[in-house]
Amino acid sequence: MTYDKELAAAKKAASLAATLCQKVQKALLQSDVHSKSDKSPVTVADYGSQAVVSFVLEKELPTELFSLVAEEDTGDLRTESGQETLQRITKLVNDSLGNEEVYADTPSLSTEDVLRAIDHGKSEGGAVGRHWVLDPIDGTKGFVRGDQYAIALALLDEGKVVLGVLACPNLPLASINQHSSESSHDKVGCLFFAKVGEGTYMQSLDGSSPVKVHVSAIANPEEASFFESFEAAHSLHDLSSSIAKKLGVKAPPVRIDSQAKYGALSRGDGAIYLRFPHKGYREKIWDHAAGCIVVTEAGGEVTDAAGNPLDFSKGKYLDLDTGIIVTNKKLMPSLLKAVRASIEEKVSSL
Ligand SMILES: Nc1ncnc2c1ncn2[C@@H]1O[C@H](COP(=O)(O)O)[C@@H](OP(=O)(O)O)[C@H]1O
Ligand SMILES: [Mg+2]
Repeated sequence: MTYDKELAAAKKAASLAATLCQKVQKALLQSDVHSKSDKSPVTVADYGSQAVVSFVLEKELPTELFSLVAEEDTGDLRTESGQETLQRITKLVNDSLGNEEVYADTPSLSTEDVLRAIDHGKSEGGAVGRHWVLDPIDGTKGFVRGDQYAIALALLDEGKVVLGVLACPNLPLASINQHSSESSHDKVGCLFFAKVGEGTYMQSLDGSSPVKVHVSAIANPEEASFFESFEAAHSLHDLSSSIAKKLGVKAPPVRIDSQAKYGALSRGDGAIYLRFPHKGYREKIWDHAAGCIVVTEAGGEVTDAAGNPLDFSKGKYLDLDTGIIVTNKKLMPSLLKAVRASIEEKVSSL
């Protein structure tokens, strides 16, 4: 199975959704009346992105049985108070699709068409058949701050991730570790994509030629830097700091939102990603499926804190032991040891 046409459709869908999201984020940041508590811009972009991805996948792959596991549902948009938002989403989606040459002749979508496209995302996933997995805006907190976020799309086939695409509209094309000139950091917008057995590639969102990427080859943790969530509520920063200390990592943590962390790691910007949610939190498959294949196809490893690979075949949730750790094959054994020791220390100090 080559998944060629699926990958082409996924890249197109994620790129178009990224354009829609950038438009909303720019307007949001320029708006004088923008208040942090106003959730409506992010809501509009979230739904709009999901509608665009759903529409493009269905249009590009008409012969396939279409199953999509996605974050948003239309409950609120079907209420009376949701009508204004629905109108805004519909206009945004039509503007985005109309700008794309191949869809220019497609009749405008009605609000009903948009609701239908979003509702396609109701699938539960699982171990049988094919399921698309979508996070229409991963890193919503980063999106609102004007920082990193990603559109993350993956395909599961018989419970395994077989392709993944990560659109990271604000990620610099140059490594975020290099102290390169200001101008190269000005260029942002990365599209990472991976197919099982075929490696990971990165291109610019505005369409440069893809280049193959590899995770960092660092074997000495003293030279490594590590990623973690920007939001302390999403991952225990004190636990990562204890693990990094045990490993001998010298650099401070690089904190960025969303699966842009997986993308950056896949091209060697940093060597380790640590994620330890607070007790009771259940990870969703759309927060990791695309990132996971982008890193593993670039030569990295993604496991839970006990060293088990992530299992995407159980429906919407990942049943995990404690957290998620990501690094290259050389560093994984010592990382796992440091993780175990730090978790044991934490437990015995309670
Ligand atoms: N308490 C929590 N612990 C861990 N992850 C959480 C969380 N609350 C939300 N998240 C998830 O963390 C994701 C963002 O990850 P990161 O911290 O790497 O930016 C969110 O994705 P969304 O922004 O799509 O909701 C959300 O799914
Ligand atoms: Mg998410």
